[in-house]
Amino acid sequence: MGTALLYDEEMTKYKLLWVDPACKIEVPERLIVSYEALVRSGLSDRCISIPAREASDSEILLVHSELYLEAVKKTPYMTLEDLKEFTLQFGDVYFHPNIYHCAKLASGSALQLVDSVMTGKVRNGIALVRPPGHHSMHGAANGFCVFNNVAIAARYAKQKYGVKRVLIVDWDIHHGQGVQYCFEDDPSVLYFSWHRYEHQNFWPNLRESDYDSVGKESGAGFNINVPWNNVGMENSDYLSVFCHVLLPVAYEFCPDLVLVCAGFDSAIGDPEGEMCATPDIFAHLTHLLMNLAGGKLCAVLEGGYNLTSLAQSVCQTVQTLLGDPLPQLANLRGPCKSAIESLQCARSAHRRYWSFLKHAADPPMTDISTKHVKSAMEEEEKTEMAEEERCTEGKVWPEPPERLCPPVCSASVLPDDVACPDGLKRLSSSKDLEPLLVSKLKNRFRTAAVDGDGVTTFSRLYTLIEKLVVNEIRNGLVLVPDVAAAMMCVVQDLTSDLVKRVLVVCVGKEKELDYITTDGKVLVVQISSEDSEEQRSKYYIPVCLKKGCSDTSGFIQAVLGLLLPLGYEYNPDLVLLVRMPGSGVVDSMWQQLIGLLQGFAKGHTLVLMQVNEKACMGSTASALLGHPAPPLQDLQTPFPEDGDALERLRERLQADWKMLQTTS
Ligand SMILES: NCCCNCCCCCC(=O)CS
Ligand SMILES: [Zn+2]
Repeated sequence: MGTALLYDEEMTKYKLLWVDPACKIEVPERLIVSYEALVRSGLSDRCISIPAREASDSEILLVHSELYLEAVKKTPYMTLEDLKEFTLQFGDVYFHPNIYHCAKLASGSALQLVDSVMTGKVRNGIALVRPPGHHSMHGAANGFCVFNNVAIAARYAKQKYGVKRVLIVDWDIHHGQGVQYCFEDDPSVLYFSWHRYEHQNFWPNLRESDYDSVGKESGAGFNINVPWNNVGMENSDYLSVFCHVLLPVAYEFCPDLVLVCAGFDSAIGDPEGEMCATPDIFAHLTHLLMNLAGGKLCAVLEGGYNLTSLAQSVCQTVQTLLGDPLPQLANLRGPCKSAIESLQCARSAHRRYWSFLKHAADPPMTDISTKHVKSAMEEEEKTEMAEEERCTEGKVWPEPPERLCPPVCSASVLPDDVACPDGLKRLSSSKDLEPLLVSKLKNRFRTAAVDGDGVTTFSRLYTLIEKLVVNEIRNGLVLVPDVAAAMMCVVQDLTSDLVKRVLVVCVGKEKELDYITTDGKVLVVQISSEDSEEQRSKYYIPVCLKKGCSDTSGFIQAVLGLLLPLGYEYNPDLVLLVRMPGSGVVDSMWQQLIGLLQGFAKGHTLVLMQVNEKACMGSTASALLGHPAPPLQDLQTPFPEDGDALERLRERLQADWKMLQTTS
């Protein structure tokens, strides 16, 4: 299934007609450069174009009052003076004779997108719209927004498709207070927003944008605010909040639909956000949401005022929605102090509502909420970031790297008598192994593992790896007689200098992995049921689940809160996923793991499985081919020991691995 793209140039046909410094950045060019970048890059041709439509009155009334709608209806007939007058009653927004028409098209586009996804016409999609929506409220326009496009879409999805749970992720740099007000008492809509806050000193300067606004009444726990109290947040800060706050809750919430308030003023260069996250971060933020709700994801444009980073960020988002390989994110050095405080506050505020956050630490000693008056230290910190550093015009950043699709997506190396799963390309060619390597293999295993066809298997395995690292093949599945032996070979014989770092993810445990480099060329994360003695090195991290890999709750927690942050920091060139026989991992969890691991190494994942486990080749192939993983249904409460052990493991490792930090 494809990716929908909604765009109508009619929505470029309104603009600011008078002088207002607060509004001058919201220009038609925002939409034009975004769409043109998609056209120029060839991405628009790969999308399924869905026409915009006007939202009807009843659809708009799902969120807004009749009084407000009737008032806005009058604006097309207003004189310039009337429009100015009318605008004065709202904040930081402007009206124009054509903005009502465009606002209906913006909301209608979001609804068209929901229809396309919910009817299965497409898997996911994006609506490029203006005016944005997330600041507009029941009876008021605000922050360039007239109708709340995403809030209307959420209510529409519930009403028309009986969607039970909607996750709204707002990665725009402003707090979508309009969305929060809409759903704060509604447990069927989980609203997550991060936003520039600076202890309530940043627009819209609301006390209720802080982390302690967790929702009301039955909606308590279903509103998550992560305030950024400093500017200059980077990729590490964003990924940490996804891994340690949003994703655990999102997986526990298990939404039927994901809506994204896709504002790109959180990207580097934006005059509003003044952040430093690069456009390719949106490739990963999108990817990390794509295995929720069976892949049903609707992104709706909100803000974004630097025309260069906006266009790049939109392209990064669309390319991921289309399933292209992800760019590697280099040198993630962990969240900054302020970000850690914010995520620690958000986690502790929500630990009573979400079992996946149950073991979150207490809030930091320095209470960062608004009650806290800015200290001299913070003032000094701010001046530290010299004025010119903070100005955004001077900001430069590299073009996002090209994300090339390999000619072959998924290859397989299988015994001749095993049928190749649909979609996979069987690799039968193999270069002859150097005799030296053959003898090494033979004398390494005196077992039958490396008899005649065993050598063939290994030579094909090495051929496959070579094709992965040169991006001829994206990922692969290999069936071997003995996975532990095969893993040793791969890890030890990886001579290719194209592979500087290999992330080995071991699911289940047969025996100790006796081969661990300390030079950092290999990072092994082993998830199993057995407690292994103290972890051996920075590069061998055993995670113990009391009830073993069949405990999906514990497993997904370990993946989100430990494996993902580690993987991002380690930034491997190859991921080796080893399924030990008898691991007991649940199929949907296995597919989720493969899906999430695609975020590393440009998707170069090599799955090693034992021949006697060929029954789960089908689901493995499906995940490798990029099909969304099935939702993890009815997750049990994680085992307390496991949750607690994971927290302690993170605390112990965070000295070596900065991305594991969740406490200041
Ligand atoms: N009143 C002092 C100046 C404050 N600037 C207001 C900017 C509103 C931004 C809204 C937006 O970007 C939607 S995503
Ligand atoms: Zn914004």
